Amino acid sequence: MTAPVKPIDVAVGILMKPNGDVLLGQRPPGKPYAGYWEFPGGKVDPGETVLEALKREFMEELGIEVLSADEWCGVEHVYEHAHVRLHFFISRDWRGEPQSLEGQAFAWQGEVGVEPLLPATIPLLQWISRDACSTVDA
Ligand SMILES: Nc1nc2c([nH]c(=O)n2[C@H]2C[C@H](O)[C@@H](COP(=O)(O)OP(=O)(O)OP(=O)(O)O)O2)c(=O)[nH]1
Repeated sequence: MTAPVKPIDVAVGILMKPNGDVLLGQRPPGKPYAGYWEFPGGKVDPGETVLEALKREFMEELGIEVLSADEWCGVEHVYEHAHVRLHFFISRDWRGEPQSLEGQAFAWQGEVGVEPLLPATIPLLQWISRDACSTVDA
């Protein structure tokens, strides 16, 4: 019998400009799903809160200081490489301009037109446009 696998916590940030544009990044070579687009973020390290991980990842990947962020939707997804629990945050409050510190491409998008997107991130696009963590009508 195989033991149930504990999901890996991942902090993910949606930087949102006043006009609604959001920042996406492209996964660099060498990572699972290289070339797929995602919202910036990464795994939570031991001893770190999810918000601390978010701030660390934004600084490491993009040189952006996230000043505040609100925890928003959560999604669990089982990939062939990992079982992840994604904690999405929305931030409208940051300092700095994004820089490609890990060689990745990034893009501000109004209507998200980049593809492919990571499978677990696809529903988020509708959730952002509806401002609700579900596509099911109430
Ligand atoms: N950052 C991010 N990760 C996502 C999104 N959607 C999604 O399924 N994921 C998954 C892909 C990965 O399995 C996991 C993130 O892990 P990662 O490997 O990118 O994290 P990391 O930057 O800490 O990587 P590393 O230190 O292990 O190289 O979450 C998303 O929108 N943004």
